[in-house]
Amino acid sequence: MEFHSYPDREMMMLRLAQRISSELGETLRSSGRASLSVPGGTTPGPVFDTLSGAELDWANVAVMLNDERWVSEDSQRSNTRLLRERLLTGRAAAATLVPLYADAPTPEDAIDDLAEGVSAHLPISVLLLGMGADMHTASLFPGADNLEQALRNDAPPLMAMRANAAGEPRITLTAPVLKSALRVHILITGAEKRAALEKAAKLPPLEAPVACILDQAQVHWAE
Ligand SMILES: O=C(O)[C@H](O)[C@@H](O)[C@H](O)[C@H](O)COP(=O)(O)O
Repeated sequence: MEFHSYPDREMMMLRLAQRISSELGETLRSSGRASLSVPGGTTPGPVFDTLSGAELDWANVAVMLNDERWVSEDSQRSNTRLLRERLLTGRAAAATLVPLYADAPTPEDAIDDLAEGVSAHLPISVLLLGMGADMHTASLFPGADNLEQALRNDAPPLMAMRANAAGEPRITLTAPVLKSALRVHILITGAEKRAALEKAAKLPPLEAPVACILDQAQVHWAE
């Protein structure tokens, strides 16, 4: 793991957006298309605000979430809503959204179709992850019902996940998809998450799911 510490959050968000933009640009130049996977939650909005204005061939970029809460897009908890409002706007409005949500009662009702969409854009060119203070990443929560299976190398690309800490049912990219990404960044803020990350580095993924990806990740942190 490479750890980057920034003087403040604003600087970190800006630099990270520039970094992601240049990595997507490299992939677009060499392959003609690129895929980007990003977290929802409360941290990455400012990265999206800068990235959405990047001069990239967005029409050839596929954007997918790391995970989604099983709520419709009119909910404030919808990560898809955050994506539409903060990332898929401006220049980036030309990108293709790979959905992780469908209007169905449970994740299981839609997962096969959603997984097909995801599989068409693997491996992920640039993966940005968040992390909770409980050491979850994407919706790989400690103690979640399907965690053990989702950490296996032969896991399907997408799995449904339920955990007490998760609130509503979730759908998440699984460990093999995260690990096959070409570039991996983790964005965290504050002392509590920094301590959690240091703890995770010494634990097995079943206890600290973010540990499954740490050895190949660039971690970006600011107070
Ligand atoms: O849907 C989600 O909740 C996310 O994708 C999740 O994995 C997130 O990155 C962490 O929970 C951190 O969330 P915060 O940035 O809100 O602390």
